Amino acid sequence: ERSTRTFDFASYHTIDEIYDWMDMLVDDHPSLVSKIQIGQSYEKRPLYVLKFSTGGANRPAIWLDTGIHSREWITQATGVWTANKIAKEYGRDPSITAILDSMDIFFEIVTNPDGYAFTHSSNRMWRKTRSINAGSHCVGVDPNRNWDAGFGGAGSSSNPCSETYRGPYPHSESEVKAIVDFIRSHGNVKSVISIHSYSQMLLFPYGYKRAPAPDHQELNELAKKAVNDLAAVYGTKYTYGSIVDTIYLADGTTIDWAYDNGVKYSFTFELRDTGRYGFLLPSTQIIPTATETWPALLDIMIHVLEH
Ligand SMILES: CS(=N)(=N)C[C@@H](Cc1ccccc1)C(=O)O
Ligand SMILES: [Zn+2]
Repeated sequence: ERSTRTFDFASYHTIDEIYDWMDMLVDDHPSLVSKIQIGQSYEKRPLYVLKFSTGGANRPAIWLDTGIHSREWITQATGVWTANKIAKEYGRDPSITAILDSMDIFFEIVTNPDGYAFTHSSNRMWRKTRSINAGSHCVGVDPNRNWDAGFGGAGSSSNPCSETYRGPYPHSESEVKAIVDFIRSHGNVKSVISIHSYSQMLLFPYGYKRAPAPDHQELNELAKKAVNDLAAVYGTKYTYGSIVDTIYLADGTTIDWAYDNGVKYSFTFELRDTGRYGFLLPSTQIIPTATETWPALLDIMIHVLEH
């Protein structure tokens, strides 16, 4: 019967193939992995989150998301590989075993399902949600400008036709609101890692203001260690720092909202590459990208465990 052992991690997959794989992962690791639904998309697709837990009740948790920008296909593919790695290595790798013996991991792989389906059916370069904007013929909101963190500033657009359209109000997008509600109701999330592509960067707050975060020093040191361990695998070079210092002013973003809501260890990865292929990264780079990112993710999760 089909199992995760026959799944092709070296190819890009449709939303249905990924959702089927999620059920295989749960079937293959019934005492560790479960699938929860945190809401539904604008077009009524389920928003599934994989929960990795070895017990307890409401343990300290780490939130991971990929694919919030639907065209960043390397991130959903890296998410699938990484979720499988977490399940496979529990009980073998001492780091992930220690992490899961004390904390839970929540992993949303297809965070923008409507956009992802649209990149397969109609427009490979679609980034935003697929919500209808009243009074405009332009569709969608940038789900990485819609969060209630510096919302409506110069690091986003009020134009529905813009790729960085912030939406009519904070958390207007059901895909964003579902995560907000989940993290608020959980109440014990210690880290949010939101994975994007491309640029090869490891970013931390703030994006909506130039002032350094109170925890800038600690986050910067951790980012430095993580990018060094990433580079040690194949030599892939990342830059790192606060969003505004490292890439540009951006408001209403996932990790600024998380940080301002008490989630100290909030990071965004911008995975491969630096522009040669961009969003159209060849599938041959899926496993190398996921493999090099794994030690960096472990560095962050171990730091959370130890602090
Ligand atoms: C190429 S991209 N769209 N992934 C770049 C991404 C940079 C960013 C990440 C996190 C927080 C703020 C800003 C964005 O503009 O949303
Ligand atoms: Zn992105």
